[in-house]
Amino acid sequence: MSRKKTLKSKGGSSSSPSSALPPAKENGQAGAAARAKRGSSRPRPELPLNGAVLPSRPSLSSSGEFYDVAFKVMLVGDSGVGKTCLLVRFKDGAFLAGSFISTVGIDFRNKVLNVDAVKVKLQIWDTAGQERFRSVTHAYYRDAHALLLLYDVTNRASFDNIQAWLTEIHEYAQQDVVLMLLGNKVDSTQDRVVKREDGEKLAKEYGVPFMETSAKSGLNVDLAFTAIAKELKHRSMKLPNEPKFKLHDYVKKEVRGSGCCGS
Ligand SMILES: Nc1nc2c(ncn2[C@@H]2O[C@H](COP(=O)(O)OP(=O)(O)OP(=O)(O)O)[C@@H](O)[C@H]2O)c(=O)[nH]1
Repeated sequence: MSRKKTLKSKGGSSSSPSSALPPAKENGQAGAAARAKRGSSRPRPELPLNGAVLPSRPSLSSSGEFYDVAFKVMLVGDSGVGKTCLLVRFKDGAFLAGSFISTVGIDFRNKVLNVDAVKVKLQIWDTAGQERFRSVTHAYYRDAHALLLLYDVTNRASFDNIQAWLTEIHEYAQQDVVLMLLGNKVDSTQDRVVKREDGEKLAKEYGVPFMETSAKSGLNVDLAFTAIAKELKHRSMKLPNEPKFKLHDYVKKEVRGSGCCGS
């Protein structure tokens, strides 16, 4: 672990939450930098503290895509569990192989998903897992609509630390934040030290949906984000007579369908 990363920019950032809203470009730092250049210290609010943006007509995202509703999702967990790789797999369909470059501070990427004919924009924040950046990431929790909490199935300590992460989430995040536990790197079957049953048990204990993922193979990556997007969309846009969306049931059913790894 030698170089530092902030997704593609490799620039590094510990910008404040307000400076990160909204993206002027696809990349968080680029947006903040662009605003700084323009001399604007007050970005246009796009994601309010509580609840989603529900524009009366579709809005245009920074990447040129229309969307109806926007949410903020945060990736959290120990350093090296694969948060950046998960995001890159979801956003670009690629795997960041090679030497591990630790995230500095926080960065984000946007992706617009089609959920039941509604265009849902997820603004996904990739946080640094390293302890020294914890105070930076704390500031972002309260704006998050959903959290994906990752551990690495080949790293016992990252699993043992989940409880501490949950305590932190309880302290800093909104009470009704959507939470999901992910056991990543299941492609590394030889190196696995955390059994699926252990992940299932812990998730059950805390009442959170769970699945195992692989940023390398792509297993369950789209599913994790889609499930979150569905839950958030249903919470904010419940139509009359529409049956209640049950995230746990959806995850269970879909994971069973994928033939792998969840509860
Ligand atoms: N085999 C395997 N390796 C993975 C997977 N996901 C990530 N990795 C590797 O694990 C290392 C760490 O991945 P990152 O995505 O940078 O980890 P991170 O959680 O963002 O780490 P921080 O930025 O320090 O918080 C890299 O070398 C990745 O190539 C996976 O699903 N399978």
